[in-house]
Amino acid sequence: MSTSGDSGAAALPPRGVRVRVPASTANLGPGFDTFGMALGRYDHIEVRTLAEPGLTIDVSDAGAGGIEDVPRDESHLVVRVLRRTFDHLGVSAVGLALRCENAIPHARGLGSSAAAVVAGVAAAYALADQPLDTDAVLGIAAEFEGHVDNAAASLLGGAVIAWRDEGEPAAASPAAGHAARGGAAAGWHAERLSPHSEIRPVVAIAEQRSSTDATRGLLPESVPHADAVFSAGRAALAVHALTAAPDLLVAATADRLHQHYRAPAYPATAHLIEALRKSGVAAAVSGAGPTVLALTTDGRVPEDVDTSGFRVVELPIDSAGVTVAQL
Ligand SMILES: Nc1ncnc2c1ncn2[C@@H]1O[C@H](COP(=O)(O)OP(=O)(O)OP(=O)(O)O)[C@@H](O)[C@H]1O
Ligand SMILES: N[C@@H](CCO)C(=O)O
Repeated sequence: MSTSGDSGAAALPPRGVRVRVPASTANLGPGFDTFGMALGRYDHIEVRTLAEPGLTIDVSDAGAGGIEDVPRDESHLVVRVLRRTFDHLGVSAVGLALRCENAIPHARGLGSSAAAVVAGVAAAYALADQPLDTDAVLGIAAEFEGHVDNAAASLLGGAVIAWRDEGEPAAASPAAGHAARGGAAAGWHAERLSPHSEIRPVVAIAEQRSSTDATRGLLPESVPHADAVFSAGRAALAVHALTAAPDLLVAATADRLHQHYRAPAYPATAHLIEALRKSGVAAAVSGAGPTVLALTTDGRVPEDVDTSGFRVVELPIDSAGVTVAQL
């Protein structure tokens, strides 16, 4: 590696990587900004570092359905993430070529932006020949997303619990036989759960788009204490239901922290969730919506529930998370 530009950062030699990154669903009902689950629909990106200056971006629609608004310049999300991660690693690229094959629908609640961020960070680490560091990836994802529930799922696969540490000192005397984890460094962390093998997620993908920023704007500053208590109980129950007791999923996916505040932005989503839950299906808003997530054990939604306006698809739980191959 040689150094380049005024920054003194080591310029990466020409090489390329191909990254596969899964979609994700977040919140899973009561775990607002906390629970995520990786889903088996994938974006692929190829990134090449070039010896000559310049930036080329090629974006193709591999099933995302509507990627016209994605920029083809330095403001492209993956390019911004690559640059940020190169800075973090103390390296730089003289020229860059990016190819994106987008299959995850944008602005529907299936974590497309988090997948783009995770793919960009993973590509940058591989190009710099560095092993991926989970907490560092989550830290960069938080800079772009503000929360890391989707990103942790796309990174790790399976179901995840993401949490933020505000720098409390680590426990002086960890419980006997257990090393203390968390509590030392401020920042985001995530723990992976192995979902029960009978859980078969089905998503009802809305035709309508909805921006995460816009619907976060509908949330109140504070919630009633009774709703916080309700959420703590259901989120705890959800860990058990997701890993060991899928028969508890309907109770475990009930939410009082965000869904009803956001419902005016997408009434059809709210109606579909109500109809599914009345039929005994564990349904919740997928991420910030408007897609509906149903956690089933048969991969179907009842035929008498009206799903018009939505494309209903079974998506398996992805267990690999992001993967990277050298080109
Ligand atoms: N693969 C991508 N490449 C480039 N830009 C993207 C990509 N995915 C998302 N974006 C940008 O992020 C915006 C959507 O972000 P938003 O967070 O609102 O939705 P989402 O990530 O699809 O859903 P959610 O976060 O609710 O699960 C898009 O309009 C686009 O500008
Ligand atoms: N937890 C986030 C997920 C958005 O992708 C939200 O509900 O706003």
